[in-house]
Amino acid sequence: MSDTEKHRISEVRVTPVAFRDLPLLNSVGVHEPFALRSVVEVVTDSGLCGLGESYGDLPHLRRLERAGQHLVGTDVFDLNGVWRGVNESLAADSGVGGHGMSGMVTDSSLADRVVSPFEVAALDLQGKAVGRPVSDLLGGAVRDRVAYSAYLFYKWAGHPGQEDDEWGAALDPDGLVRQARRIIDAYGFGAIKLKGGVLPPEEEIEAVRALRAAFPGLPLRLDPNGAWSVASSVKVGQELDGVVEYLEDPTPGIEGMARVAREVSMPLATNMCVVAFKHLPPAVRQDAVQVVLSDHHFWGGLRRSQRLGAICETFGMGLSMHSNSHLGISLAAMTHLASATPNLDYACDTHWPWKDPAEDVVVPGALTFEDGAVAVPTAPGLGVELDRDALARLHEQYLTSGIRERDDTAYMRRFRPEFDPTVPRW
Ligand SMILES: O=C([O-])[C@@H](O)[C@@H](O)[C@H](O)[C@@H](O)C(=O)[O-]
Ligand SMILES: [Mg+2]
Repeated sequence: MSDTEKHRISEVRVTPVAFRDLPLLNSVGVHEPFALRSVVEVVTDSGLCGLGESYGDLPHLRRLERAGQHLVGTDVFDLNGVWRGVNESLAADSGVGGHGMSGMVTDSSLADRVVSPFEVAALDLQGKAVGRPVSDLLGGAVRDRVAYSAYLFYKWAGHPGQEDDEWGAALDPDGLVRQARRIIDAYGFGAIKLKGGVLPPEEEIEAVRALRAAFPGLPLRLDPNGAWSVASSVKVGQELDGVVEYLEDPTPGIEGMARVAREVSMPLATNMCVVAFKHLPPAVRQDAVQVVLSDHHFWGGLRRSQRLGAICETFGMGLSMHSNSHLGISLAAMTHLASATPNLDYACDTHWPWKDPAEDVVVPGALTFEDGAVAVPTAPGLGVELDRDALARLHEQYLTSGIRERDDTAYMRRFRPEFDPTVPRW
């Protein structure tokens, strides 16, 4: 390939943004009034611009900026070179902070987290260079629409000190059923996930039963993010036998999950104890999890997430997809990845409905939900376009938000000083 046919990175811009978020509860606290993300623009000497999206925590932002400098001069078709450049940029890194998950996920790979938005942007650029959608670069779409699930949260009626939001409170089974109805009416989702780990397990079982009664045909999942002991997890698992399609991270750690898995009949899923390639051998050996939730933001991008999918297939494990609060660049990347991953067995998670539709960094219209699914964009690359005015607005909001690292626990403790995020709690 001659130099003129290459697309060398000439500039990388990393812009932190903040978008409004609602008081969604989880095992480590409550969502703050703004969620943070970083928008990565990779510009080539051939005049193209590729997009990536990642966490917005300050230590992560600094790493993305450093990695971006190391990537200048790299051809966007040289993904191994992108990987090398990112690793070089991390050589002296202590690895502390910036994982984007508040107190929750422990041990995802630093390099995989940092490389992810650059790999996505490089694939966006490759697609733009050759005039093909990212799904084609990932082996071709095996489905032209990607199904997502209704992601329910216990929530307060509004952020303390502010007016109630339009969703209102969901602190009991009736509130959750109301929330589910509203979200399903609006998006048409065909599966339901409940974020648990908020109330004692008996109350969450009651909520799941109420959802089962209200939505008899829809698969259900419950995810307490490791809030239960092994004994409690076994009890819940036995009570919800035949009710949930999987139980997600009932208890912390591979060993604990393996002990629960031996006693319950439904598959156990995780985005907490298997979050990096090094966790796969012990998890497989102990048959600790039967479903892995992939997430390209911490599994090293789209191609490494496909590698995870292949490993799951090899070892007979199911594959689902995890999410965090995100914007449209991530939704596009998730949708392309899911479309080109044949063994994706479940509707993907998304926090999308919790975001104000007016707040995004992509031009509206490319990604829409119909019957709970998003049509895979067919335009070159990711198929989404950066809205520069919106980027500037959300960056300004970041500057004034005062939030620099997601901390659900600290926010919760402003209102409940005694709150203890230690798990297992029950
Ligand atoms: O947004 C949240 O509060 C979720 O609890 C998120 O942080 C988790 O990472 C996630 O969605 C999960 O499935 O564990
Ligand atoms: Mg989870």
